[in-house]
Amino acid sequence: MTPGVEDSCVTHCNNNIVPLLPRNSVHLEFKNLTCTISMISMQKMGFEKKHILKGVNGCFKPGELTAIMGPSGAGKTTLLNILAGYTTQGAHGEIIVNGTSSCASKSAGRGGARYIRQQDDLRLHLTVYESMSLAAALKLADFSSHERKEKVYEVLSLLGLSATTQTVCRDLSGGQKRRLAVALELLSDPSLLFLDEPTTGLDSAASASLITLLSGLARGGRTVVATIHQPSALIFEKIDTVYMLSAGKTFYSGSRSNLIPALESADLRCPPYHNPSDFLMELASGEYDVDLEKAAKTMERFKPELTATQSVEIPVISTIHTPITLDTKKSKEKSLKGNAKYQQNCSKNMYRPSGPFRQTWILLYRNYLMTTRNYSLFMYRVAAHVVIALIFGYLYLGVGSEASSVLGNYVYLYGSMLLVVYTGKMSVTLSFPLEMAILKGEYFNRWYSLGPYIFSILAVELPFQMISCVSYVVLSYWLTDNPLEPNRATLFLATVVATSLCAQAWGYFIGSTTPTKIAVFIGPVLACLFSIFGFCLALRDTPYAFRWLHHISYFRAGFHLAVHSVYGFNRTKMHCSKIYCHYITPSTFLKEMDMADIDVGSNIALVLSTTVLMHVLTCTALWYRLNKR
Ligand SMILES: Nc1ncnc2c1ncn2[C@@H]1O[C@H](COP(=O)(O)OP(=O)(O)OP(=O)(O)O)[C@@H](O)[C@H]1O
Repeated sequence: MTPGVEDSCVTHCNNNIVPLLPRNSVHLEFKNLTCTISMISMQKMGFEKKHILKGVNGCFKPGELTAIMGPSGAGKTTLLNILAGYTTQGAHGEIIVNGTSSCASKSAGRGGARYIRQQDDLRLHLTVYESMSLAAALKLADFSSHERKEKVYEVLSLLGLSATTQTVCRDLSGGQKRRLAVALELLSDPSLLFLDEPTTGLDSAASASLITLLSGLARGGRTVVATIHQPSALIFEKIDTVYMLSAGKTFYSGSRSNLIPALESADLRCPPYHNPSDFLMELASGEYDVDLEKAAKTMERFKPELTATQSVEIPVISTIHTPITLDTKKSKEKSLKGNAKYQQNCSKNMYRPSGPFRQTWILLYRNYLMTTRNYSLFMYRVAAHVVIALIFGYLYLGVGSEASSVLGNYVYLYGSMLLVVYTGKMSVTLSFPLEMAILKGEYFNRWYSLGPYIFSILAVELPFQMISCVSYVVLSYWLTDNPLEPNRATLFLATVVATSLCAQAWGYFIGSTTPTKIAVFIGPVLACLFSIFGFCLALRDTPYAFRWLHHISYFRAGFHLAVHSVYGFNRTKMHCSKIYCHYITPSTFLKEMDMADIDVGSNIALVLSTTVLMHVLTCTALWYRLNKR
């Protein structure tokens, strides 16, 4: 840990203020790192290997802000992803964390790294304070609520967000959103922080302020690594270590202050009044006629001359904008003293995440808050069901009790199943891929485990869909004058709700396994395919090769149950207002529709077991996607 840091920590601990300091420093080294991706090539009509990283080496130290720079496509994000353990596909080489070596293809154990991705993974309907306090509740199980509150305010003040506590995240500026993303991860004081393009989309003032902040965090003993596309001179001044990539190879790796002498050692002179980072970028982009490999080797061999008296600049963590200079020897002594006291005072494991039950409770509360802020979505959904119920009720008014309009009622029943299947399925099929992005970030940064997350999502979505279905059924069933005998009406209602929840389970599976662009057509195509069985196509007319689809179709099972609940169970003759009604006896209709002998129990079992199966498959697919690196 950087000297001086412990001083600040001990002061905080003695004052019973939770220290905003990392517990262990992380020294990250990587050797001969390569990344090769196999991809389909249309030109070669086969697979082609793309070498993204070509044996890069480097070392990132605690207390330093390292910028990974390079032209677009140089491999910055790929390197960051591999170092963080976020994606390790095609990666080879050695990653050494505090002396412990591991293979780059394994994602485990990167010194408790936290990764802040380019897109802001924020819950936009929560306020800044709510986002922070809920994250603190998830991450800091051993803190009392008072300690958590203090910690939240401490981090918010450190990141200059104190004035925005009651602002809803969606109303924050780009820079504030980026700082909040950092604040959320700082709650657990990570020792190793990765940020992908943190300044992208920010103006120069916001970028400079964010980089100052990251530099301050690094001074607190953290290892902070950020990819930065092209830093301005002001931002470049705040960077400690520069790691320059050019076409997947290391062009320069070393301190910012040594950059100019190192370049000069390779006969590369930065023009006067030229931003050194711009010059470096121009070189790496091949804008000068320079042998980059030869220059990189010369710069690698360059050894800076050390000055006799070395001192370090260490801004105090709580006032990071006012650096103070400490003598190295003195600070070392203080550090040792402070470290002992720190260990003594802060011996409990402060960054233990909460247990599964508490996680479930917190996530449920978070979903409840987000839903109340965004209740219009729920209202629209219920309103849409009510409007359709009124339209169907008007179009098929009284068809349920009349023998001459049995076919009309049959179409109403089919239309009802189509409606609840599509609304149940599509609402989650389309929204879940968007949710996946945030889930990936939060799960990777160890906010919670998968079980509590899924439970909390279902606990909100299931009642929503049930309320929507019930409002549709009650209104339309009554308007169409279908039998109101309690057993029939209850079976019909339960069938419609269960089929809709089954479709929703399918929606979760499709949404969690396919990108939105594919999900938008796979969802309707599958619903359409399953819906022809039973209504448009009786089993006896189905070719043998496709009969299995008839048997596994939850839509067919739900539809058969719905028709049976209305016309089955020995329903007596219906009223006929015409001279002749072919279906005056409901059993005649069931026989002609090939539904006279359906097994109610096995159809209920099919709908329920498909629902459970799809949820199990969704959990498995999610677990695989979240843990596959
Ligand atoms: N999974 C992948 N499959 C195929 N190519 C990939 C994959 N990931 C990255 N690449 C390619 O590797 C190269 C480096 O990508 P990377 O995102 O790391 O670059 P970058 O330096 O971060 O670029 P930028 O600054 O534009 O974000 C690019 O050409 C990219 O298209």
